Amino acid sequence: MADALLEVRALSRRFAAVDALQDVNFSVTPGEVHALIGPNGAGKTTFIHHVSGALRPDSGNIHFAGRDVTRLSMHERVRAGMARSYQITNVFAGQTALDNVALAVQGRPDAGSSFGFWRPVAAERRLFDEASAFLEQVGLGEKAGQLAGHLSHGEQRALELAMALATQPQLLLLDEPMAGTGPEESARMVELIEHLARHVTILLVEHDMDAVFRLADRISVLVNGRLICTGLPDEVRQDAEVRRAYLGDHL
Ligand SMILES: Nc1ncnc2c1ncn2[C@@H]1O[C@H](COP(=O)(O)OP(=O)(O)OP(=O)(O)O)[C@@H](O)[C@H]1O
Repeated sequence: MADALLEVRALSRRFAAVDALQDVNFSVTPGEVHALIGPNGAGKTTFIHHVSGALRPDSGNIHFAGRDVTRLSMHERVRAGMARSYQITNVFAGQTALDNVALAVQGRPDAGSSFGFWRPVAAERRLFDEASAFLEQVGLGEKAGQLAGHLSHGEQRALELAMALATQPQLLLLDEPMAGTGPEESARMVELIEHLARHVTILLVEHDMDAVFRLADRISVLVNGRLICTGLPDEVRQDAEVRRAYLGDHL
């Protein structure tokens, strides 16, 4: 197996009386879609918060692209090549779709100086051309001029993905991308993630098991803060403990 892009070792985190994560060992290899599943309250979001840098662990460490990032801020992790899309859509509603993505492109270290009075026109054009290309990639090319707040929920989720892609991540953290979407929007989102997976490694947290089993190369199962299984989709589907703790209700 290739060297891991993300390697989480012995990660533990306690909130008051709750052991939200207990000695979790987890890895994502380059090029894969690795889904993290488990019942409500299992610790999935807490785990993603630790990977993205929103929370610090009580113990354990996180290596990303060969570097110990355990103590790095979210911002530093984005710069190191991680991008995250959130459970709740996180776009600037009063800006156009294109401006939202342009801001994300512009936040990248290689994107040059900030928006400003003296920014050369050519640089500005490059910025918006690049932002347009990311919108096209998520199927929102024709919505570039619309205010983000006027897009449908599914379109806003796609916009958020374009913003994540604009940071040119090595690893995309997707926290319940299907949440709140109807069947048609979900189907579109699955296709979109399939398309993105050709270009970027993905860690996916999702409750929609049809989507998970369609998208994932490997699946890990978290129950009560403990990782009880990691394997290929068929292995996970057959695992007796997984069926008992979670999948039994979903299959
Ligand atoms: N900031 C916090 N303070 C106290 N307890 C917390 C905090 N964040 C999470 N928890 C607890 O940690 C456990 C794991 O929660 P978490 O939200 O990570 O689960 P989850 O698997 O993402 O659930 P869901 O699928 O419902 O989103 C739960 O018992 C939750 O109540």
